Amino acid sequence: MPVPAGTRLSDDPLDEVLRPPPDETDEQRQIRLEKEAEAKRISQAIDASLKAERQARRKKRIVRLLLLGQSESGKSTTLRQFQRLYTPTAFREERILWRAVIQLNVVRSVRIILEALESPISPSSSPFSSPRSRARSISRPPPMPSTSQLPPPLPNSDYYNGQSNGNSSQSPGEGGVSLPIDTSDPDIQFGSPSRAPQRYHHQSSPPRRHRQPANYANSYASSSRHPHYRAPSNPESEVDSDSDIQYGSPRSIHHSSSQLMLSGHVEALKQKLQPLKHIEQLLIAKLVPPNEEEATHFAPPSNPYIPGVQQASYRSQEIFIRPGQGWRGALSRARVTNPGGGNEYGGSGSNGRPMSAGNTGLETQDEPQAVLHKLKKEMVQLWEDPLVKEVLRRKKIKLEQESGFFLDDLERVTALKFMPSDDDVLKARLKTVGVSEYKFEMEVSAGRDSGTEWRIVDVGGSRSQRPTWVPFFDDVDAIIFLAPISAFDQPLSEDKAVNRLEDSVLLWKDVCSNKLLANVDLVLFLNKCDILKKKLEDGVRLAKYVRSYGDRENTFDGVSKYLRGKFAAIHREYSPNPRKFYVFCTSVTDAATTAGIIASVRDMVIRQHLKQSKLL
Ligand SMILES: Nc1nc2c(ncn2[C@@H]2O[C@H](COP(=O)(O)OP(=O)(O)OP(=O)(O)O)[C@@H](O)[C@H]2O)c(=O)[nH]1
Ligand SMILES: [Mg+2]
Repeated sequence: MPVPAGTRLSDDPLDEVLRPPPDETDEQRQIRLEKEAEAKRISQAIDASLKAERQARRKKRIVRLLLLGQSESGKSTTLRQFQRLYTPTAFREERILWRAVIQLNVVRSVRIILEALESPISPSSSPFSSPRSRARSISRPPPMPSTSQLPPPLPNSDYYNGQSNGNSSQSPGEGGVSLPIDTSDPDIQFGSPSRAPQRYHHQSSPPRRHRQPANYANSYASSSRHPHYRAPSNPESEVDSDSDIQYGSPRSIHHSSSQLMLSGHVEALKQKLQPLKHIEQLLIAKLVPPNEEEATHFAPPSNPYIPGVQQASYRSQEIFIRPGQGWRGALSRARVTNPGGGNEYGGSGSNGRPMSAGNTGLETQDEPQAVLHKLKKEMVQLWEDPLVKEVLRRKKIKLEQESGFFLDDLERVTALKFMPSDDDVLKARLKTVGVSEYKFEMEVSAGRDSGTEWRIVDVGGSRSQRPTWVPFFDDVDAIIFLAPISAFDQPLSEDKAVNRLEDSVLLWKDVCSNKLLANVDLVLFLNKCDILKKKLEDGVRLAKYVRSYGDRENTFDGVSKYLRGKFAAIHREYSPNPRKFYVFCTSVTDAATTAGIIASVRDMVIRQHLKQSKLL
C-alpha cells in the first residue's frame, strides 16, 4: 500500500496512531501539514520562552540550591545555618518562634519516657532487627569511563571530579575530617559479619548501564525492602538478660529477670506529669494557623482492637509542618514587610516576614511555658531517676542521641523568660512535609555574591515525600545531599525493616544516577559526625551492621574514611557525566564548624553559577 507523503516509517508504536488515513485527500493533507507546522511553531516558542526565562534568571543572578536526604538527615538544620549566617537579623528575630517547637520537643521526650514506663521490658525490644539475619549487598555497577580533568580542590573539602583517583588533596576542614579516601569499590554489604556472605541485587538499584531513563519517583516506591528479608529472631539481642545486676537507687527499683517494677516514687512522677498531654495538644493547636489546613498532626494510630495489628507507638509518630507561612505566621502576632528580600516559604507570593517583635513573646502569657516551668522538678527527677535510665537502656532508647533533645537543659529551657539561643534553634526538631523554597539576599554581602538572590529548596525527606522532589530538579545550580552516617544502627522510622544508612546509600545512588541532575554539581554532607563519634566511643560496632566493614578498626577515623570512600565510589560509578563533587564530614548543629563549610559551599555555588551564565 502506498504511504502518504509526510509520514515516516518506524518502530515507534505512536506512529501507528498518528499515521494519516490511507485515503487522505490533498485538501486534508494540506490541513494536516498546516496543523503540524503550527504545533511545531508553538513548541519552539515555548522552548524559546523557557530559555529566555532561564537566561533572564541567570542575568538577575538567582542561585538555586537543593537540599536532599532522608528524614532527620539535617536538611532543615542546614537551611537554618544558611539563615543564621547570611540573614542574621531575620534569624534572630525568629528565634522566639522556635520556643514553641522546643516546648514540643521537651514534651515529646518526656512522653517517650512515660510510654517506655507503661509497658514491661521484653527481651525482644531491640529497635532494629538483628543484623545477623540480614546480609545484603548493593551490587557493584560497571565502571565509568575516566576523565583526566581535575580542577583545584575546594577549601575544607575533599574534591572529586567524576573520576577522582582518590588521592585528591586533603585539607582538614573546620568541621570536616581529612582522610585518605578508600576508592576501591562502591559495594557496601549490610548485615552481620558472622553470617555467610550473600550478595543480593537490590531492587531499586540495578547496575547503571541497564537502567531505564530515570523515573525518580518510582525508583523509591520499591526501595529497600528485600523480598528475602524476614523479621529476625534476635540471637544477639542487646537487651540484657542478666537478672542479678543492682540498678541505681534502691528506693525506686525492684527488678526481675524480664521486668522492672516501678516504685511508688516513679508512679507518682508519672501522675504529676500527665498535664503534659494537654500541653502537647495546646502546642499543636498553636502551631496550626487558624483557617488553614491542618499543618501539624500525628499520624493516626492503627486500631488496637484489630487482632494482629499493633497500635502505633507514640514514639513512632512525629508532628510535622507543611510549607507555607503556616506555623510561623500562627505564632507571630506582627507581620512586617522586609524590603531586603525576607523569607518566603512555599511560594506563597508574599514578601511578608513574620516577626515576633523582639522580646514581646517573652512578656505575653504562655501557658505551655508556665506548665513546663511548674513541672520542671518532676521532669528533672524523671530523667535522672536510675530506674528510668535502666528502663530506657534496656529498651535501647537513647534520647540524648535523638532529634530535639533538651532534657539536659531543662533548667534553662523551662525558665519563664526562656529565649532560644542560636544553638537551640539548630537543635530543635520539626519534621518537614512538602517542599519549601526559601528566598533571600545575603544581609552579609560576600564579595562577588552581593546582589545575588538565593533560593534554597528544603524538602521533606521521608519516603512518602520523595516523589514530590522531582519538579524541583529543573534549573538547580547545586545539590547538598545529607547522609547522617551516625544512623548505621537505626531503622527508618517509616519502615522499621530498613536500615537508615542503607536507605541513605540507595538514595545517594538514585540522586547520582538521575539524568535530570546529570549536570548538577553535588555536595555531600556526611552528617551527624558528633553522634557517630559518640556511638563508636560507646562501643557500638559498625561491622555489626555493615558486614563489608570487616575487622577494620572501629574508630571515627576508620569509619568515616570507609564511608567517605564508598559514597565517593558510588558517585563516580553512577554519575551519567563527570561533574564536580565535594564531600564534607559535618555536624550541622555545630555553628562554629559548619560556618566554614557553608562558606565554601557558597563560594563554589557562586563560581559554578557564574561559569554557567557565561556558557549561556
Ligand atoms: N547532634 C546532631 N544533631 C543533628 C545534626 N544535624 C541535624 N541534627 C538534628 O537532627 C534533627 C533532624 O534534623 P532536620 O534538619 O529537621 O532533618 P530534615 O532532614 O530536615 O528532616 P525532614 O524534615 O524529616 O526531612 C534536628 O533536631 C537537628 O537538630 C548533627 O550533625 N548532629
Ligand atoms: Mg526538614
